[in-house]
Amino acid sequence: MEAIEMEGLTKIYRKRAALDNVHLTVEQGERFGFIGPNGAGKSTTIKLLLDFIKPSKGSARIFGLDAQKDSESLKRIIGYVPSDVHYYSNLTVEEILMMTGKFHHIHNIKEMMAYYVERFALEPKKKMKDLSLGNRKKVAIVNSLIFNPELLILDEPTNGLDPLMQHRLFEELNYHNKEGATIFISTHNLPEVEAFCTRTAFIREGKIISVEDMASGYQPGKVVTLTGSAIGTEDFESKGYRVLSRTDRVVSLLYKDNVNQILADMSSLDLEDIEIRNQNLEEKFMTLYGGGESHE
Ligand SMILES: Nc1ncnc2c1ncn2[C@@H]1O[C@H](COP(=O)(O)OP(=O)(O)OP(=O)(O)O)[C@@H](O)[C@H]1O
Repeated sequence: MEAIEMEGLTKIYRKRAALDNVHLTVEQGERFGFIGPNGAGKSTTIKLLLDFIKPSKGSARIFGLDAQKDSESLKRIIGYVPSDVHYYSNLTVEEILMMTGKFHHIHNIKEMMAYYVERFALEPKKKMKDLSLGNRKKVAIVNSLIFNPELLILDEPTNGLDPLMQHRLFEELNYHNKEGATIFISTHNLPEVEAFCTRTAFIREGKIISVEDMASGYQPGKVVTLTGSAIGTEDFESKGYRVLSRTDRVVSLLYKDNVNQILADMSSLDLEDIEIRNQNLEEKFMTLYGGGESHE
């Protein structure tokens, strides 16, 4: 079954499309990454899924229900971590979690709360207004996990978290995913997407420009790094290489996944060293978003 189905989802602000005719499906049980530069449309997509804003065109379905018309029912099964956490500032952490317990009829809320307070080192008696950005984020994370949602939508969840808490978050996400929860995670942190997600969509200027299957071996290309005293002016572009960076002695290139061809092309050069490795997600991101050649 599809957890999320976007059909021509479009949001226009002042004649400009923040989201432009997006068709995207996330299957139940997936760990789905959503990546794009600032202003690409990630938060807009999430706000549309949660019915915080209305689409200009198109629609979204979540577990077969309409994201707009059925949003009240959907609130019961979606855990959401906003990018900026603005809960009632005068309530304590404990009061917020108790409210969530009541809304979701969690019979063992005290027990669940004790578990998560310990896991995420929360201070239950503190008021939200007295918490730092990272601590507010942790409250939102716990608030989204505590009722075992069927779908978790996380907007920049690791922003503000220290490395230990980031690790805890992914442990918890793994657990919930194994229990059947679908995870939709929007982030700028590429290594965490690479390590965690089964598929990843890249969005730019409101359009999905690529969806990568991370689970079935992610090998979009080879990065070739050459070291040599006379390679700085060599013409690699005419052979189909993309120059990622270039100095007098070190050139970094991107080429398709064909090691034999790379070795043949480089055999006539006077090299001190050559490294050939798979392109990682960060480099993929940079090439998709136009981070091309740099002359450091
Ligand atoms: N309420 C609004 N009114 C006008 N324009 C808006 C509004 N909300 C978002 N936009 C515009 O829509 C585009 C997409 O914004 P969005 O917040 O979805 O991007 P994002 O990918 O989440 O970015 P970031 O990574 O910086 O959070 C941007 O150009 C933004 O300026």
